[in-house]
Amino acid sequence: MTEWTPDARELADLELLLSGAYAPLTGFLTSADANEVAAAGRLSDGTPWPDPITIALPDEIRPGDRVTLKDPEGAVVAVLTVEERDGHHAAGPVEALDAPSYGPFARLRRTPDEVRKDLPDGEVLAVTMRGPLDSTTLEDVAATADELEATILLMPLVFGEDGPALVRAALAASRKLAGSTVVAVPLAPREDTEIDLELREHVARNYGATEHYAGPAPVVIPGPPHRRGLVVFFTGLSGSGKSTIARGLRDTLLERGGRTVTYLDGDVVRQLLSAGLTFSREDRDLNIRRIGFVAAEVARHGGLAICAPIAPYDATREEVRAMVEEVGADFLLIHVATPLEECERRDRKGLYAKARAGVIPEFTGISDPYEEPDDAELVLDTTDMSVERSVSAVLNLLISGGWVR
Ligand SMILES: Nc1ncnc2c1ncn2[C@@H]1O[C@H](COP(=O)(O)OS(=O)(=O)O)[C@@H](OP(=O)(O)O)[C@H]1O
Ligand SMILES: Nc1ncnc2c1ncn2[C@@H]1O[C@H](COP(=O)(O)OP(=O)(O)O)[C@@H](O)[C@H]1O
Repeated sequence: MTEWTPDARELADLELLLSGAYAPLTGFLTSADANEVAAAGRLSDGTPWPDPITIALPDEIRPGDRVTLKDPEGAVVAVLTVEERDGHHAAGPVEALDAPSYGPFARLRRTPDEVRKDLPDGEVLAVTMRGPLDSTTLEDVAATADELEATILLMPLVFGEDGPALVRAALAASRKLAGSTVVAVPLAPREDTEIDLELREHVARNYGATEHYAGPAPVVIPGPPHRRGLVVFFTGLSGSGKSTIARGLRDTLLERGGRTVTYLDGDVVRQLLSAGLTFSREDRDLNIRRIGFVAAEVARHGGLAICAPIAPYDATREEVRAMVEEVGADFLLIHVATPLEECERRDRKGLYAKARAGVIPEFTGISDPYEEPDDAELVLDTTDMSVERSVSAVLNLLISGGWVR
């Protein structure tokens, strides 16, 4: 089966197709439907629909193919059965595979079915938000809901980096609007404001809204000033837990707000920034220097970068520390010191078995060195530790040093 990683907008649309928020749509549109939508605002069977929901795929993918759609971190999201090709676009139904993993505020990414089930009978006023509600708008929403005797459903339209800040704004508004509910919906903005509005209305109705209130246009939500740049650099064997803890830390930081976060995932780095590099000492060092360079740039501008490569060599880790400190930022080395036996027992990707069998040469810990750091700010052996405890150990370090409030 072929694999493909759609872009951010397509992934957002995919999530809405899967959750039922785009009902009656169950897949990406055929060219006949997409053309009819563009020309007349309806599907070919006459059902009103405002925007052509399409996906671009490489030309070699043909009708009849089943394509595994993955997010940029490699998690499988869905399978698309291709029914038609038209230029770059492909049409066909999508079906979910694993339970999706959403990152920050995952618990608020509920499906229309789940939300409708919890709503009381009667009118529902959905407020779609791309920015925070100012006090005038809040009063207006409260008055409208009063007049309609409606329950308020706040729908932050989370797409892009401001998503978590927007959810926090919706939660703040919800505390001021009695009986209101918040549901985070990954609806990407459309260029044409009329289409954007209609699409918001469709999605709101699928969530049970009887009335739609379009919140104000986005404004930039400023973070607190005078933050020092910070690089949180995880090192450890494959399977030690680096990525799991790094992702947990990123999500926790985004939920708390107040800091921008860049996560340099090891797999993503090797697919793009370090594409083509091997696992020779030279290439590993180059890989780590590249990660260090990007992280230092993020930190130079006051950002917080999280990196999670193996980074087996002491001297190279020290080089990165120096690069970061040179730009006036701080560097924290977290050694995920889960012993080899435990990593091998986990063997999530089956790589240790292959390394033992000699199929993968130069495998860290088996046939290639890992130099234990002696300068780590924190050492975590995850053998008998929950993921939550590991993440909070790192978070506590960040809080105690004042990098995070
Ligand atoms: N020979 C060899 N040695 C170690 N690891 C290997 C090798 N070949 C492939 N892999 C997979 O690549 C992931 C490690 O990549 P990194 O970029 O983090 O390695 S390094 O820091 O450049 O040494 C590592 O992923 P993680 O399990 O996420 O650490 C492995 O899945
Ligand atoms: N406390 C913990 N912290 C991190 N991972 C843990 C922990 N306990 C068990 N695990 C499991 O160990 C595995 C670590 O894999 P991963 O995070 O990909 O490691 P790495 O990025 O270091 O290769 C995951 O399956 C994770 O669920």
